[in-house]
Amino acid sequence: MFFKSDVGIDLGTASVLVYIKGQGVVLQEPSVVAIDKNTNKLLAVGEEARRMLGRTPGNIVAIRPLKDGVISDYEVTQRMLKYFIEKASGKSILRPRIVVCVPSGVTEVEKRAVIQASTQAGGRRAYVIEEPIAAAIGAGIDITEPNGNMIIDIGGGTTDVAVISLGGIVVSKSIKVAGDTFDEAISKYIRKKYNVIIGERSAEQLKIEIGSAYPRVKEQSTEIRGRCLMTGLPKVIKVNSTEMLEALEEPVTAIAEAVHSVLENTPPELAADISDQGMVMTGGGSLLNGLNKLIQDRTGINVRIAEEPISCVAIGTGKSLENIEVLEQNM
Ligand SMILES: Nc1ncnc2c1ncn2[C@@H]1O[C@H](COP(=O)(O)OP(=O)(O)OP(=O)(O)O)[C@@H](O)[C@H]1O
Repeated sequence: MFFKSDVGIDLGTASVLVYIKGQGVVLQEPSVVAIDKNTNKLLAVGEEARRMLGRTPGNIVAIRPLKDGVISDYEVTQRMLKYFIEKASGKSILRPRIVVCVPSGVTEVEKRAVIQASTQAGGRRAYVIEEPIAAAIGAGIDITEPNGNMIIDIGGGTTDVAVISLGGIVVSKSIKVAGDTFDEAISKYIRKKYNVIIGERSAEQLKIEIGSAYPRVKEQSTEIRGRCLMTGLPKVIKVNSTEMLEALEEPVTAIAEAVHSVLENTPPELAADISDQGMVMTGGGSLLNGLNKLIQDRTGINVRIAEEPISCVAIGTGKSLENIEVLEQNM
């Protein structure tokens, strides 16, 4: 049976989320694609392709077509997007309107490529919106009011800090420091301190389990497997949250500084609104333990993590369809 609906897509560096009006988030998969280099055939997309990262034979490449908040391989991004739209909507949704939220760094050409991929995948009309706007809507903020709202969206590749009022971005800053940078900082630290190389996924696991941006009340520790640089053999090491605090100091400071600089450039009326209401954090990176406390400490302004930080952008993207006229005006 066919039904009419609208579709919102968060095309992120780390993951793609698809939101269908009336159903919520129906798909959440890593933005990874596995391709056979010889035939250029798409072998796997999403979770299945992610499992292949770092484990592929010569003819197969597992790639992340979005990197550092930009589309680094746009042909593959188009194919991935088409695959996810078809997978999420099946053949059941009749020519949906599609809104895609793209990383803040994408160019006009890339935006057009995204729109084209969405219409090719069956969209009746396709739009793109800016990430901080989608994040704010998803966090339940009424962005149409003449009121200053500060959003700190920490994704995989980029952190976007923006002040929004009357449906538009007043001041913003985007830095290429986010969840992936935390992972890299952890790998670097472990390598330096223990002479052990750990994989991308192990670093992420450490970050999620014991990562810290602010001292924890109770220290946590965990074991991780890697390869010893001295012997070349696998090795298990025990790491604790205080070490993570040290490992993550540089990237978390960079985020706190970005917030500070946006506040400095915010018109006084809007700054007063933000100071009253506090700031809102979205994106998977906002779940790093203690990051909200650190920013709160540095700015003296209350920081709240949105209710569903990871799906916030997708939900906001989907909801933005309700105000499509406003969107069209701002495009
Ligand atoms: N519990 C957690 N603690 C710390 N980090 C987490 C947690 N859960 C997810 N993350 C991190 O969140 C990041 C992904 O966030 P998200 O899905 O919002 O990014 P994205 O929208 O794909 O990226 P971008 O906005 O840069 O395009 C990853 O780096 C992931 O490791």
